[in-house]
Amino acid sequence: MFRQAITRNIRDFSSRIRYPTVNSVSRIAVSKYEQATRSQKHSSALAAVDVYKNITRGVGRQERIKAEYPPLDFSLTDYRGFPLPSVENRMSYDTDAFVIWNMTTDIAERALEVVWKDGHHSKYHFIWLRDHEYSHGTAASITNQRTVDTAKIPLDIAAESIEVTDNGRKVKITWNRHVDGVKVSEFDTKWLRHNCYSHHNEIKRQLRNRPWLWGNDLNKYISNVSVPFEEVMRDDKAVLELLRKVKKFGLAIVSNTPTCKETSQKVVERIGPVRNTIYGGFWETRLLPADDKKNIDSAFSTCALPAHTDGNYWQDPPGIQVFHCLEPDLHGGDTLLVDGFKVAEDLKEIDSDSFNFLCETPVPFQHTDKENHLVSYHTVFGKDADGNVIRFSLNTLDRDVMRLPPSQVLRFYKAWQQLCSIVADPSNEAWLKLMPGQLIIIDNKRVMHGRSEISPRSGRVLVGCYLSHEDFASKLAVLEKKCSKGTSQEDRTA
Ligand SMILES: C[N+](C)(C)CCCC[C@H](N)C(=O)O
Ligand SMILES: O=C(O)CCC(=O)C(=O)O
Repeated sequence: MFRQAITRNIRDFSSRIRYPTVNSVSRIAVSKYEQATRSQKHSSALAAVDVYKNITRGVGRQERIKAEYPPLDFSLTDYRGFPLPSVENRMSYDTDAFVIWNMTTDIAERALEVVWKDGHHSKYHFIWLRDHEYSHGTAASITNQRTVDTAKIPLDIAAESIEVTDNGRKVKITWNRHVDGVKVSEFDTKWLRHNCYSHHNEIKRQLRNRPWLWGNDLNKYISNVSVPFEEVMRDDKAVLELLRKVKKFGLAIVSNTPTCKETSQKVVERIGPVRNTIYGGFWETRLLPADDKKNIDSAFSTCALPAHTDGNYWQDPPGIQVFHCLEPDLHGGDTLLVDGFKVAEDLKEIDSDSFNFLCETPVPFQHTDKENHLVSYHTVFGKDADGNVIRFSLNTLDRDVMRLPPSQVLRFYKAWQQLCSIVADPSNEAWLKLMPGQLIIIDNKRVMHGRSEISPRSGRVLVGCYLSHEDFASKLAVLEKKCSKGTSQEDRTA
């Protein structure tokens, strides 16, 4: 059904294009694929891949090289059977991806145009190349810091001559203008390809890094987001796997973690430094008497907590939250998880006006106790320059007094209610009973957590901490490099 519909859809589309080419049709197929995977319509995604393969099948190398859209290889699948567009997953230094096939100069744009042996096109402006020339400075050192004075580079800098050496693996440029006496610069093709800033490469980057959205189906594949404790402690590759899962799903679980605070802390040390806040560093969440000086949040009471992200009253809310239930409550205290990026997609579809409003309107959040009065503003959705949602912030309990311009008040309430009804929609709520041994790592800039009411006599204890997103991303990057040494992974294009 789906398959026929999508094939028809792509055909209709291409018949409306004046000059349907391999490019335009495959571009449509790829965008249908993206749409289908975003909304997780498996059969539509497969159908789009089929169409894509039909278009590109039989197209000779020459034509492929001319193709504007990069040829994608859908032969890999992820664990759910979704085809993955992944030319670069299997690249090594010797693959076509790093070898220059053809080169021309775009005079009007003062840029070098490269066609790579795998068919990918790149454009590098000469000023950009000169700005990133590292062969004469100390920037090749471990810190990667720059030595080029960008302000001195003439805007009309260009190449007097260009030479490809080392079987297409090095580019040597002789400059028409000499900045700081540098006449010739050499670029490694691997570096060039890694840093290609063409539009298709950006699309490929986004495709590769797109998050996996989930709803109440999370339970079905919880084992896919788990990595055993022993492996995490023993092997950097297991930590890498864990962090990749956090990046893709917004959460991961370390299973079989011994149920003690110190061991939980040891797991965290494998990722990065603990963030110290008003709650301390590595904290404990348990039922506290009302007058206990540590009782500064409803988390320390028995009450149910609706899905929320933590720390919105800070300018930089915690990037990662870790918790491990050492002492469960068998009659309550179940964990609720909701994917904020999925909520964004749903709201965009149902009420795009409200979505846009919540992308633009800063909402105040507060935390007040005897020692602290913290206030900060965040839009519910934060976007990158391409319009992708990259941050989600919401806590209905910690919202501060709204003082919007009067003309926006009704619009705000409509948008907020729409948002809250999506967050609380049972199809988006994943409920789990986290048991001792399951240490959960949550991307607090994407995934909300909450809990059901705790039974008053329970001795439930949760230990945990916050980590920064930067430290998480840094660890991931370092492990990606470290664990791929000597294998093809090292050469994945960025
Ligand atoms: C996790 N720990 C118990 C330390 C703090 C809980 C804070 C929850 C709070 N309402 C917020 O959004 O920040
Ligand atoms: O007690 C729980 O399960 C979660 C508590 C919570 O939401 C929090 O600490 O932010």
